[in-house]
Amino acid sequence: MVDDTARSRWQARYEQSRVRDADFTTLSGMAVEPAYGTDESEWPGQFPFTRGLYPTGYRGRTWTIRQFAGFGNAEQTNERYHMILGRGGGGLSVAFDMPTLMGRDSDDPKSLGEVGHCGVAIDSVADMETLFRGIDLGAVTTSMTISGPAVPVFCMMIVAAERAGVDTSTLNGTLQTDIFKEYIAQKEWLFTPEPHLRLIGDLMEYCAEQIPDYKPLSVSGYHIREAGSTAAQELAFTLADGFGYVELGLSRGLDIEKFAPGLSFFFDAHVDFFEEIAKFRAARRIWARWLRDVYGAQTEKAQWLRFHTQTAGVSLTAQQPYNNVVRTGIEALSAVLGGTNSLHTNALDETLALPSEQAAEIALRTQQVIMEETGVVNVADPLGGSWYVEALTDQIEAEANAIFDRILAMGGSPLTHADTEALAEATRAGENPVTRGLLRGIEDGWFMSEIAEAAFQYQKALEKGDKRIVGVNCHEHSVTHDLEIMRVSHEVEVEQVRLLAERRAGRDEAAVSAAIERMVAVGRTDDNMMEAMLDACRAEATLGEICDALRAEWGEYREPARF
Ligand SMILES: C[C@H](C(=O)O)C(=O)SCCNC(=O)CCNC(=O)[C@H](O)C(C)(C)COP(=O)(O)OP(=O)(O)OC[C@H]1O[C@@H](n2cnc3c(N)ncnc32)[C@H](O)[C@@H]1OP(=O)(O)O
Repeated sequence: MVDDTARSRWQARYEQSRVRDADFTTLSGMAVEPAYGTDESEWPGQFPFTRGLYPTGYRGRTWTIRQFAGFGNAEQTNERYHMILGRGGGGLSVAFDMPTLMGRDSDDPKSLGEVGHCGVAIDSVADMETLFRGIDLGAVTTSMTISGPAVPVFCMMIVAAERAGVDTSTLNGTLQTDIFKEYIAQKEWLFTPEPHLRLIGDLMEYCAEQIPDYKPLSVSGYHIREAGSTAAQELAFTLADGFGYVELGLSRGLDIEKFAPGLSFFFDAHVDFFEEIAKFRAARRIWARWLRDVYGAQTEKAQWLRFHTQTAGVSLTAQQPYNNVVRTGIEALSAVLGGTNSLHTNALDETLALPSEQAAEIALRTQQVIMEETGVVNVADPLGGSWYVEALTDQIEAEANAIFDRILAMGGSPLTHADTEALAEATRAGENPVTRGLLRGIEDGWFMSEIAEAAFQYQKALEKGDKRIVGVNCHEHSVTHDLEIMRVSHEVEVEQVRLLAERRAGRDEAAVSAAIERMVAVGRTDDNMMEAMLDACRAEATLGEICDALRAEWGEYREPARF
């Protein structure tokens, strides 16, 4: 008789998979299985991937240690990247300063006092070249956290890679680009949704065709959660944003098998250990079901939800800041038990300033302790089958489904999440039911007020003492001394402005103007803008010049006032 159970199917795939050459016994030397379950339970690597994407879990490959970093100028940040890679970081993650995030040059009057403070200042390709000096962009995966001006910043990275002699079709990494969450939570947009979505469509098309391993979107719940949402809101708003990008790709005629693997995710790991694990597990299975059943994705890679996690910045306290190491360790463990693909652990001083080198190293080592010492990498989805975790996974999924139904209703759709066939039909007919709900919710300020209400309820619970934070509303007495915190000198701004002027003086102004004009002209057609934007970057146009030209063309978005 052929043994055809879920367990045996998993076993067969496990045996065909590559497993790391490592010791997978417990600390005391006990042998453990790569995964546990019953004959017919879902196993790791099986649809809908609640238990993880791979039959091997972390035995195949551990998560990427990807520490978000950037400060001062490109030179200083480049040094930090060499430190991170030198001490075992697995990938890079660029934090930009506020002017860059808003598409402004360092010498823009609006940038005054902000240059290099919350991240690195990037004005042009020359800065990108410095940022990645000595780092092989063809070998290291690089994430860039930027959404409003994501596309021109990405073009600058491509040109920097070209100049370094890298075959750009092999670039691998992630660009955040998630404009929906900007309107919902983070507020770093440039234009109204329509031109942003057009640019994102151009980017998705370009990546799917030219740079297939690159992930042009990191659909982000992190900022939604940090703004005060509940775990279920974070999950549902983020996945709905993801569905919006799927509708965008499909409405542009792109092949879902090619573009869906480029949609990656980014979640928060807050301090409620089990709730977070349940959230990550639910995320994978909701996404896989919608991708297969509503959007018609056939291959596993197109059904997979791959995600990066960052421990919760908002859970860190200025009071007794060393306790933040403990919080971060627990949060990181929840991300790992939830099967994260990539992880950032916050530094203990991040509630006060950008991390000092010492704090950044402790944050990195926190991940390494979990990875190397605790044995949690030995068994895939070790909490699968726990009565509590499974029930919580179902519960958070049900809450998310209720939120999807509200979003669909806001967009005027009579359908619910359960009407899979009809949703598929509406999508094929180009009705974009989720996107319509998203845009209406943004316009009406619905997402913001839902988040604000959740934040308010939590704050009330804190003030009543129902929810407790050590050092803040309980156990307040402490002998902890103040931390030495990192400060970025004003000299950085002065020098960056000087450098920018020098670079402007050395370029061919006529070529810059012509390239920008051509980019704007392409923007008036339905053609893809990527090549024209790449040419503007090759001509040394600055980020501010590119974005200003587009602002002049498309106008700026102003959020409707709400009371
Ligand atoms: C708060 C702050 C702010 O706003 O200020 C921010 O936003 S910070 C935001 C910072 N954001 C980020 O850093 C985003 C980071 N995101 C990413 O790195 C990506 O999007 C990611 C989540 C998909 C992770 O990508 P990654 O390259 O690190 O890791 P992957 O999971 O893709 O794994 C790399 C390769 O190994 C393969 N692989 C992995 N595990 C296994 C396994 N067990 N068996 C076989 N193969 C495996 C994968 O399929 C992939 O290959 P193949 O490619 O062939 O399939």
